[in-house]
Amino acid sequence: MTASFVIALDGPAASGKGTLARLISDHYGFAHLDTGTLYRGVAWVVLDAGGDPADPETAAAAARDYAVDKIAGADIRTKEVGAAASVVAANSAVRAALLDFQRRFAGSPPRSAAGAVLDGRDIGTVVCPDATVKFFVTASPETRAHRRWLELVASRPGLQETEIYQDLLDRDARDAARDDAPMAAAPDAELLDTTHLSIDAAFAAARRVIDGVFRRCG
Ligand SMILES: Nc1ncnc2c1ncn2[C@@H]1O[C@H](COP(=O)(O)OP(=O)(O)O)[C@@H](O)[C@H]1O
Ligand SMILES: Nc1ccn([C@@H]2O[C@H](COP(=O)(O)OP(=O)(O)O)[C@@H](O)[C@H]2O)c(=O)n1
Repeated sequence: MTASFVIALDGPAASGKGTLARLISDHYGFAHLDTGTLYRGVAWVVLDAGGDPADPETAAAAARDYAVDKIAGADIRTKEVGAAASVVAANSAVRAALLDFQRRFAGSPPRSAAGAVLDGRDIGTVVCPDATVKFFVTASPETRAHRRWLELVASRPGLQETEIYQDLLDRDARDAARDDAPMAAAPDAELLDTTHLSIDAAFAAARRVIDGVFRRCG
C-alpha cells in the first residue's frame, strides 16, 4: 500500500535534506522519517556493545533486533556513529532488515497523515521508487563540512573542520560505492544544489517543485 503522497529526499551528508524534510513535512502536514537514524541506531547498538560494525553477523543481528527504544537518550549524531552507520549500511542483511519498516511508514504514515516525507540515500531509487516527488539534494563538500562542523563543534570544542571534511568525503565514497542500494539520484529526481541557497530559499525551491507536481496530479 502506498500513501497518497510520498516525498523522497536523497543526497550526501549535510547537504540539507533532513532540514528540508522537516520543513516540508510541517508545511504539508505529512509524517517524516529520517531513515539515517535507523542506520545510525544500528551502528550505535553495535558500538555500545563493543562490537565491530564491519562484522557482517554482528551488524545483521543488531538490525534484525532493532527497536527505537534501544537508543533512548543516546547521542547518535556524532561523527563516529555516522562513520559506523555507513559501514553497517553497506551490509545487505542490515538493509533488508530495515526496508520493510521504511516502506510501511511510506505506505501507512503515522497519525493517518495524508503523506510521508522520507530522507536518506536510497529512498527514490529503492525504498519508494514510485514516490510522488523526488529530490536529490547536494552542496559542495566545503559547504557541507562547514555546516556539519558548526553543528558539532559546540559539544566538541577543538574539533577541526578539516577532520569533518575528510570524514564526509570518506562516508560519501563508501555510500556511493556499495553494491546494495548505493547513494544515487533517481533518474526522475529533481536536483537541488543548496550551496548558495539559504534554508528559506532551498525550502521555497522545493515547495515550487512539489506544488507544481500536486497541481498536475489534481
Ligand atoms: N541551505 C542551507 N543553508 C545553510 N545551512 C543549512 C542549509 N541547509 C541545512 N543547513 C544546516 O546544515 C546542517 C546539516 O543539515 P541537515 O539538514 O542535517 O543535512 P543532512 O540531513 O543532509 O545531513 C544543519 O545544521 C542545518 O541547519
Ligand atoms: N536511506 C539511507 C539512510 C542512511 N544511510 C546510511 O546511514 C548513514 C548516516 O545517514 P544520515 O542520513 O544520518 O547522515 P547525515 O546525512 O545526516 O550525515 C549514511 O552515511 C549512510 O551510510 C543509508 O545507507 N541509507
